[in-house]
Amino acid sequence: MLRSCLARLRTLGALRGPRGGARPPATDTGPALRLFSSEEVILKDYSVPNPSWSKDLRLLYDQYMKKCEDGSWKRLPSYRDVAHLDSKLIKEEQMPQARIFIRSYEDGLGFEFVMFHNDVEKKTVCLFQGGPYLQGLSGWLHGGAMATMIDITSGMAASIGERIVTANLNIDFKRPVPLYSVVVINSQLYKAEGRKLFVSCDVRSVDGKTLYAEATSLFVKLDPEKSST
Ligand SMILES: CC/C=C\C/C=C\C/C=C\CCCCCCCC(=O)SCCNC(=O)CCNC(=O)[C@H](O)C(C)(C)COP(=O)(O)OP(=O)(O)OC[C@H]1O[C@@H](n2cnc3c(N)ncnc32)[C@H](O)[C@@H]1OP(=O)(O)O
Repeated sequence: MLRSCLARLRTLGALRGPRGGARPPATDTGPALRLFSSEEVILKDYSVPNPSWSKDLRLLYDQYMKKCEDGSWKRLPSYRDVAHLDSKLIKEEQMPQARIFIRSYEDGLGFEFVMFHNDVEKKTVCLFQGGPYLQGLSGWLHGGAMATMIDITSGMAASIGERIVTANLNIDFKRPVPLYSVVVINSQLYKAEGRKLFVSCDVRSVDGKTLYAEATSLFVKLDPEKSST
């Protein structure tokens, strides 16, 4: 099983390291992702500028990268293939096909985004540009695409690195979001109660003047004693 996953990643050009060829230049994404003790695996990080990024997205990215310089904020890397590697829920032969769906589009066509996290303030900000394949009503972003980004951004504010699921997500859509535009998704963990994590979120235009959506959500840490199937 391990071998087939590694073979798939090599095909995708995602592997680097001892057996995978030259290592890419160091980035701000922290240490290499070490998934297996015998081999260092570095997956491609998609949370960096590409030619499809608009001027607005690049400017905001630069602003947040500046905030990262004193260590208070961190850019969160984002991968396409990492989630399925340890899954026992799907068959081995299905694994090579599994992808994190928001990273399944070619550059610029779907979800272009980068997230930044402030651990002290328990905040996560997502800079999001919705591409043409996310269209709902003509010229506008589909609400489900917006809901997806709210969910994931809020999940990151709730917890990074822990196994959590969304138990509840309430969204008020205030204004439609034009396709191709950049929005800023601000989320904050405001209460933690046992396994329950409560997050608030809003989505605004780049200048902050237009409020597109407001949301609250509840995430629950998975209980290792309970089966999730
Ligand atoms: C796309 C990105 C992917 C990967 C990136 C990789 C890593 C990133 C890492 C983190 C970022 C996370 C981002 C997450 C975004 C994506 C999340 C999802 O899509 S998850 C899929 C959708 N959600 C589900 O499928 C959840 C299904 N539900 C369940 O599994 C269970 O119901 C539960 C929520 C786990 C709860 O079941 P349990 O048996 O474990 O506990 P309970 O005793 O029932 O509840 C505990 C506690 O919570 C309260 N509660 C539960 N549900 C609700 C609810 N809907 N509303 C209000 N309260 C709820 C319940 O009352 C209990 O409260 P208490 O009695 O006070 O303890």
